[in-house]
Order: sequence, then structure tokens, then C-alpha cells
Amino acid sequence: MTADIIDGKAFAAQVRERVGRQVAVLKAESKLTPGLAVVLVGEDPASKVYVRNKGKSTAEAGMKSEEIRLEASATQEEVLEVVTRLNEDPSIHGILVQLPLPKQVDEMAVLDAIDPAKDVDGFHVINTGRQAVGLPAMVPCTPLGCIMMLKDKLGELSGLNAVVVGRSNIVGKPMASLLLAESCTVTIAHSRTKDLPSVCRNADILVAAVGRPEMIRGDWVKPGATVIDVGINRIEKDDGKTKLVGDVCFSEAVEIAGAITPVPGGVGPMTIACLLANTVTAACRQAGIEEPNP
Ligand SMILES: Nc1nc(=O)c2c([nH]1)NC[C@@H]1CN(c3ccc(C(=O)N[C@@H](CCC(=O)O)C(=O)O)cc3)C=[N+]21
Repeated sequence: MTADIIDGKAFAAQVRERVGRQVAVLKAESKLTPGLAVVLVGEDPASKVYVRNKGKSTAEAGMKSEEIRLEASATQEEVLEVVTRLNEDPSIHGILVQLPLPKQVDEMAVLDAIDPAKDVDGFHVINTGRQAVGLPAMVPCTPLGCIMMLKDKLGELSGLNAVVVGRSNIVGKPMASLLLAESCTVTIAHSRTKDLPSVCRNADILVAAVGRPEMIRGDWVKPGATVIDVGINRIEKDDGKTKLVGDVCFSEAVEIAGAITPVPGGVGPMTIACLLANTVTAACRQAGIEEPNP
């Protein structure tokens, strides 16, 4: 039996449409246009593609979108100045500083400078902490999108064994925390984990977020498990052209899993949709109004 393919692209389109309806209500009833600012430092071509896609989807949802570009040589002070200006701009409700930043810029210091109320990435320690103790928080977009797909596929997650491979601050750790909040039994595995394949074989929910192309093999997957592949790796094919692959060997895992997200078209589009949803949430909280539910 082959796995159900979880269509992240279609699901993300639904989320974006809902965000669009929310924005229409906010504009009509509260004279509020949610605004998202994206800060891009340097010229990384892959980053530019994400930034362009984000700008396009914000506009499509009827939101205000601002893009700030700085040279790759920008100093930490210059980046902090932009963040301070955006913190003070009442038309901007969400701020995303595209990571990674050039090495002369201290990433932690920049993330720390973002007003936690405008932190639509959910990377500020205030939001990390609030989420961990169960207070309202801005939740990181990629893990949030993964949870939405899991609930859509499985319904209740309570009591399931979840294994997260990867312990980054932007995916692995918040993913584990969200799964715990859903009452999963959570294991975080990483490069030092002993016998990773057998740890993975315990997972009803297997989340791969390591950034190593096709590392997770089909025989690491428990039959019927739900596999969420967060990895987006560009690799060279035999003919010299490039293609995107995940952290999971899809062709093997699809034969064993119950459901699996593809790459591309899985987690990636959901990340952008959740960024828009977070911007609406942030705008409503800043304006002190309830989030519309159209
Ligand atoms: N502060 C910050 N927040 C981020 O959320 C953030 C970041 N920095 N830095 C870079 C990574 C990467 N990321 C992606 C989002 C969507 C796709 C996406 O939509 N991918 C499509 C197609 C991509 C393609 O075709 O190239 C897909 O998977 O189907 C990819 C990558 C967000 N990131």
C-alpha cells in the first residue's frame, strides 16, 4: 500500500483564502489593514525567491506588504535601525527578518530587538517562552503549518508517539513543544542520537527537520506512520540540472507510511500561509479586537 500524499499546496491555498476573508472583514469593519514587513539582508538568490513569494501572497490576501533590502555588507547597527523603525511604525503589524543573516550580524540580537507583538516568525524568546507555558504567543510558521496538516490528517493527536529529527530553534524545538501541547509523547532526535533508525521506527508521527537530503530511509518509517518532511534541499541530478528533495527519501517512505508530505508542495507553502495568518493574528491583538472568523 502506498501512502496518502498530503497536499500542502492545496491546504495552503485554503488557509490563504481564509486569511483574505479575514482581511476583508478587518478593513470593512475596523478600518484595519494588516501590514507585514520583510527584511532581506544580502543577495542570496534562494532567499530572494522566498521574499518575492511572501510579498506576492501578502498582496493577494489584501494586506500591506513592505520589503526592506540591505546590502550583504550591512552592519548590525543598520539592521537594528530598520527593526526599530518597523517596531514604531503603526501600519506594520508583522516583522520578518529573513535568516540566515550575514556573519557580521548577530542573529540573536536582531531577533531580540523585534517587538514580540510584531514577531510573526515567533522566534523571540518571549514568544518561545509564552508558547512553552501555554500562554497566547506568536508561533513559528513552519511548525504551526505542520501541526495544521497533522490535525487535518489525523484529527486528535493525543497519545501518539511523535519523533522530531532535528533540534533547531526555528523548527525542531518549537515543533516538539507544539506536539507536546497536543499531548503527544515527544522524542527529539539529533546528530548524537544513538540508533536513529530504531528511534524513528517508534514514531506514529515522524517530523524530519535536519537539512540533509534524503537522510531518512523508508525502512526507518513505522508502517502506517504520518511523515512530515520539513527539509528543502536543492541537489544536482545526474544530468547536471538541480531539483528539490526533502530530508526523507520519498520514493522509499511513500511505500511504508500512511501519509506523507511531498517536497516541494508540502510544508513550504504552508509556512508562507501561516506567516499571513500570524500577521492577521498580530494585527488583531495589537488593535485589541477579536480575530474575525469568516
Ligand atoms: N525569518 C525567517 N523565517 C522563515 O520562515 C524562513 C527564513 N527566515 N529563512 C529561510 C527559510 C526557508 N523558508 C521557506 C518557506 C517556504 C518555502 C516554499 O514555499 N517552498 C516551496 C517551493 C520552493 C521552490 O520551488 O524553490 C515548496 O516547498 O513547495 C521554502 C522555504 C522560510 N524560511
